[in-house]
Parts: sequence; structure tokens; C-alpha cells
Amino acid sequence: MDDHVLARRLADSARDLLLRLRRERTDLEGAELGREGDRRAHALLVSALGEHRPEDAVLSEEGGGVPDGARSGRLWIVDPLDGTREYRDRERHDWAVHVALADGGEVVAGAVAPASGRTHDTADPAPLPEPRRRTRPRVAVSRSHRPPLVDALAEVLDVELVPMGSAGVKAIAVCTGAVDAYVHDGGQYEWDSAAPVAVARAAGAHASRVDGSPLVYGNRGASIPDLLICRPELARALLDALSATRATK
Ligand SMILES: Nc1ncnc2c1ncn2[C@@H]1O[C@H](COP(=O)(O)O)[C@@H](OP(=O)(O)O)[C@H]1O
Repeated sequence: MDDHVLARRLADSARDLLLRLRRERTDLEGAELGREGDRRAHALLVSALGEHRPEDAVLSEEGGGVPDGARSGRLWIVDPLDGTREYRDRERHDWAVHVALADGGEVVAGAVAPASGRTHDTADPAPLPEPRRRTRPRVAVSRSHRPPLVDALAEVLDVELVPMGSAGVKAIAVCTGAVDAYVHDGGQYEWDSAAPVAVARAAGAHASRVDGSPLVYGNRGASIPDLLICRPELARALLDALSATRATK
């Protein structure tokens, strides 16, 4: 099984486990349900990676820190449950499982398995749909950690902000054309963005830091606090507007 197919199978298995857990464990609510989901999906992913890729390092939101030498070698970066807040609410479907592989600091494979709808991956990526004739670009933004930078962006560029949970779900929204961009700032970790970046790039989208610099994985501390994923034809305009916004902050 190649890395792309493995990423997809693991993300799908963990997503199925999380859906089953939420359906069957009606005794669990709120934070307890989120914790149990995080714990069980993490255990599944780490055990399967140990079986299929015993030589590779693993970085998980629920695991220990960044392994030594992670920046130069092969590093699986997983978020067993992205959008934990949304998962706790049985009515919501904006959460996902992320599985990505970085090699030498670059993401090279990945999958995002959302609670509903199809898994997006690097094994069989669908290209971005043709640009729609919209007057205002739609920009996905965190619903619970809304960055001031994005509100400031909306003051210099005529965009519609679309709040939703989960970085992976927002990246998929770019891939399907439901939105044109996803902008984040103010804090995030490598497991939040690695798989979303892998699948968005495989579909032909632009992905970078908000200042246009490259996304490099396997860093000590695992922090990558900001992110821009967007349709390629919007990248220049958004980067220029973000630069103008940051200059006036
Ligand atoms: N300011 C911040 N600091 C740290 N993590 C943040 C953050 N803003 C968003 N995140 C994380 O990024 C992921 C996507 O966020 P959001 O759903 O708000 O868009 C979530 O991961 P988890 O759900 O895996 O904890 C969330 O915790």
C-alpha cells in the first residue's frame, strides 16, 4: 500500500470509529465525548502506523512532542479529531480526521476524512472546479477562534466570511468550490494544517503562510500559527491584501 492510499485508509477508519462512538456512547456528553473520541482515534492511528510504517516517526495532537530529527526524515502528522468542539455537538458535522506524511519538512501525502461527504486525499485528488463568477470571494474562517486578521482583511477586500469548524473541513470547502479561500491566524499546530495543505495542493490550490512564506513541518514546538489556502488565481490578491492588513495592525 503506498503512502497516499495508507493515509486515506487510516483517515477513513478513524472517522468511522468516531462516528460509531458518537452514535453508540449516548452515556458520554460534551468534553467527555470529545476526550474519548480523541483518545480512541489517536490509539487507532498510532497503532496502524506502527504496523504499516514501523520505521517512520509520528506526531499526533494527542501524543508526545515532535520526535528528534523529524524535520529531515519521514514524519506522519495526524490530528485524530480536528474540530473537537464541533464533534461534541451531535447535530454538527464540521469535524474531520487528518493524516499526512511530511518528508524533509514538506508535506508529500495526506487525507482529510470529514464526518460527512467524501474523503479528500492525495491518492486520487479531484481538480478544483472552474472558477465561479462571484462578485465577492467567499473566505472560510474559524467559528470558535475567529482571527482579528480576517475581519481586518474584510475591511480592505470585499469578501464574504463563512464561519465553520475544522481546518480540514475548511480546506475541503476550497477543494469543492463551496468557498474560494481559508485564512487563519493567531495560533495553530502542524497537525491542524498538514493534511489540509496536502489535499488542497493535490487539487491545485495555493497553500502558504499568510505572508506567502512556505509551510515547513517537523519543527520543535510544532507551531505554525497562520495559514492561507486558496484558489490559485486569488493568491496574489489575497497575499497583497493580507500584507496591507498586517502592515496597519
Ligand atoms: N488560536 C489558536 N490556537 C491554537 N489552536 C487553534 C487556534 N485556532 C484554531 N486552532 C485549532 O485549529 C483547529 C481548527 O480550528 P477551527 O475549528 O476553530 O477552525 C482546531 O484543532 P482541534 O479541534 O484539533 O483542537 C483548533 O483547536
